[in-house]
Amino acid sequence: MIELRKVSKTFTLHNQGSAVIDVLTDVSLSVAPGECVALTGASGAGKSTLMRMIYGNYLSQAGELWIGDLDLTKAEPREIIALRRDVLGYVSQFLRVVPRVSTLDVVAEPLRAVGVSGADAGARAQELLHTLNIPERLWPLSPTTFSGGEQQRVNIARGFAHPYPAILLDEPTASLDAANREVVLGLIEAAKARGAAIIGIFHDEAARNRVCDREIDVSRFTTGLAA
Ligand SMILES: Nc1ncnc2c1ncn2[C@@H]1O[C@H](COP(=O)(O)OP(=O)(O)OP(=O)(O)O)[C@@H](O)[C@H]1O
Repeated sequence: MIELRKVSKTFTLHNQGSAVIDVLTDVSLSVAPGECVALTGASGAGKSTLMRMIYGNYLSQAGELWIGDLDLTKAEPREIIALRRDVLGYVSQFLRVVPRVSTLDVVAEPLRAVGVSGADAGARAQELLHTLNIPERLWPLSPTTFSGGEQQRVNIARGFAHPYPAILLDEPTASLDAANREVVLGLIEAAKARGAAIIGIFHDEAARNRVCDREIDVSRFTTGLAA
């Protein structure tokens, strides 16, 4: 489902004499449907950079990066937008809040974007908000003023609303209490059981050991940058 063949990324620092930093060289990996793979490696190894490449934020300078039947190294922007709507989900650590949109609509929006009716999308959003212990009185409000943990749970509800075939997770259990951490691990296990291919960064080692089938140490693709 996710396949990288000799993908590389360098950054050129134009404001520092055009210094070139090779962050990732010849990354090859694949993740099958139903599998969860953890990216590991020291701080600065390139985990976030690799996730951003797989999400299509950074273009690989070489190789091929397949998500389903789309090679992101050659894709048009409109194809990447369609991929993110239909195929590739991304749960970042922080919610990017749109002012004045209710929590219920924030969570239901990815479902409406793929053509699910307003009623069905709303029902699924309610179910997820219940599961993630967001009190009902908060559902009509914008999550702008929510606590860090509440915002993260709204973000997770949104990320799991549509059953994406491929999912990227960036620290999905950071800043959650034990009960909510458990809920999130259950959502990840359910996504695997329905066949999602998942790549995640988990500093929470116990969470990683529980939901991940394999670990890939990103420092093996770096040229001596990491500590
Ligand atoms: N936009 C950028 N411009 C220049 N260098 C960058 C850029 N983004 C990342 N880097 C460099 O690439 C390297 C990898 O960074 P990255 O954030 O991917 O590491 P990480 O493994 O996710 O680290 P952490 O666990 O601390 O989040 C670092 O040395 C970083 O300074």
